[in-house]
Parts: sequence; structure tokens; C-alpha cells
Amino acid sequence: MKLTDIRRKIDAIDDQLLKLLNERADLVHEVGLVKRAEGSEIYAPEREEAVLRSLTEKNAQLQGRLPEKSIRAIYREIMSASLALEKDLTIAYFGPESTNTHQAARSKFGASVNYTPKTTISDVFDVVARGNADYGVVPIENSTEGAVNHTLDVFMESELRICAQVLMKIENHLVANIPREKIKRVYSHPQVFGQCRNWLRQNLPHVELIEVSSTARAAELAAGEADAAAITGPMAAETHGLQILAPSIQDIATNTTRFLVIGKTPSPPTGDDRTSLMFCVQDKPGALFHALEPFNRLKISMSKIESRPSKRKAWEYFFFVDIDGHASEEKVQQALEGLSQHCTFVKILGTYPKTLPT
Ligand SMILES: C=C(O[C@@H]1C=C(C(=O)O)C=C[C@H]1O)C(=O)O
Repeated sequence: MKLTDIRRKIDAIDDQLLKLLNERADLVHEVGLVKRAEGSEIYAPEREEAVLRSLTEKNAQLQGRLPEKSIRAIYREIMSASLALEKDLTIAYFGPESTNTHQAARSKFGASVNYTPKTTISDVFDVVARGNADYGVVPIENSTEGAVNHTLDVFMESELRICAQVLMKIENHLVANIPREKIKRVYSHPQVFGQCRNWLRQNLPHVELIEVSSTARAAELAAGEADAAAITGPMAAETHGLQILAPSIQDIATNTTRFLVIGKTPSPPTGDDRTSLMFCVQDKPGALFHALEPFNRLKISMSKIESRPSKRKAWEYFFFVDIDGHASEEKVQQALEGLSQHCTFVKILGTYPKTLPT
């Protein structure tokens, strides 16, 4: 077939797509009216995840040419436009602009909603709690460097809930506008230095490593200095016009960060969910062992445990545990009942759909 003929066919398909997209938008508008009348949440992460899972399964059955990643990205934007039709949605994220958290927020909410960067993780919680943003996005843990303690600590004080998560593969690039031999100092966030420790030791052993508050700030500094580089993600490098001197220098190829979407309402079940808990055990021998026993007895997989000083009294700890399942499931409720018998305090931080890494 000739190029012009193929393009004519593409144009015809685009006409149909456009018509269908607008038909979809009309239905989304109707959904918005129903939600408003019922007073329910506009953003429905459980519905979005169900739509994405069903489409990627159908695409696999069809043996469609488009990979799962592309289907998810296309639908991410369709649903972002839909959300914007239902409400003028504002998402606060741990900034400044072009940080990995910004990128994670964009991968969850798409390009059609409003974003507002906040300087600290506490500020993200604050604006959402005060209703000046609808949802917040904060980092919680990295697969190489572990927990983001500040986020865990803010949960101790906050009434907000986790309503969704984002798993994002983190690519750390060495970026600068100078050749590698001229680099005297490298700026980055401490977590990122931790993720690239071996590479830096082997490849840039004599440069000074300077910790700054974010990868975006690191890019900004490197862009303004004649002998500096930064380690950042692709978004910060692009924003500050820096070249990639060495791509993907993280020590572990599958370096992934988990981010949380925080809001005021928990998510309904999808059939494949995760629940995050925070609790304080009684001060007696075996208390933690007995508190966790119901998860073993009821065959509930525990995917994470962290502890943080309670900041109320010395050597008292809060535990943060993630389990498989939704808080509305009978089995999970039974386990929580068992857990609370050995605790002075239990709080469900959120119950939300599991997601695949983006
Ligand atoms: C249309 C809805 O609202 C939003 C948009 C969605 C979509 O475009 O499919 C899905 C979930 C919601 O975040 C809905 O809840 O069904």
C-alpha cells in the first residue's frame, strides 16, 4: 500500500477514535453528576485500576501490537482528561518541580489536572488536610535505600488516608553541561547518592558529593556552575537543560520507589489490594510476636515492616506494617481484631489497589 493510502486509513481511524473519545467523555460527565448528587469521591483509584487491568488483559488476549506500558499510558491520559471534566482537581506533591515525586504524580494523574509543588512532606499533608488540594503524592520507600522516615513520622499526626500507590522505576542519570573529566563536585539528594554508591566509588572516586534537598535543586545548581554535575531523573535534567553524561547509574537495575497518594477517603476493594497499618504494641515480652501471629494463622502475607520511635516516650516504637488484602475482607478484619488485642493503639493508614511499576 502507498504511504498516502495508509495515512488515509489512519485518518479514518482517528475520526472514529475522536468520536468515541467524546462519547466516553459524555458518559464521564454523567458519572460526575451522579457522584455529585451522591456526594461521593470524584477520583476513583479502584475503578481506574480495574479499567487498566481489564484493558491490559484484553490486549494480551488480542495479542495487540501495543505493549501493556503503552496501553496504560494512553488510558492514563484519557482518564486524566475525564477527571478534569468531573472536577478541577489539584494534586500537591513533594517538590520542587521535576522531582521523581512530580513524575510519579504525573504518572498517576496525567497531564490534565493541576499540580502544586510543596517544599516539605508535612506541607503536602497540610494542604490536603485543609482542603487546598484534593490529593497529595509523597515518597514512602525505595527498594535500595529503604523507608522515607519523614513520611512515616507525618502519618503519626495525620488523619489522612492512603488511597492509592505508585511504583516507579527510578533511573538516576549523571547529568551536566561539561565533560566528565571537568567535574569537581556532584549534587544530589542523599537517597539518590545511596542508590548510586558503588558506581560513584568506582567511576568518580575523587569528586566532592554534596547533598541537597531534591534532585531538582541538584539540577538547578549544576546548571549554574562550570565544574559541577548532578544525579537526577530525566525530568529534572530536561527542565534545566542538562545533558546525560552517564545514564542509569543506580547500583541495582530494578531500583524502584513506592509513592503514596494521600486523601480523605479510603478506596473500595478491587480484589487485589494492600492495607497499611500503624500500631504500638503493649510493653511486655512477646507482644510483637503475638500481635503478628494472626497474619500467619490466617495466611495473610505481610509485605513490609518498619519501626519508628513514637516521639512520645523513650524506647517506645510505632510499627508500620503492610499486608495483602482489603480492610473490608473478613479475613483481614479477623486478623486486625487479633492484632489489636496485643496493642495499645492500631490505625489503618489506608487500603488501596496494588499496582504494577510504571
Ligand atoms: C468516570 C469515572 O471517574 C473517574 C474517571 C475514570 C475513567 O475515565 O474511566 C475512572 C475513575 C475515576 O477516577 C468513574 O468513576 O467511573
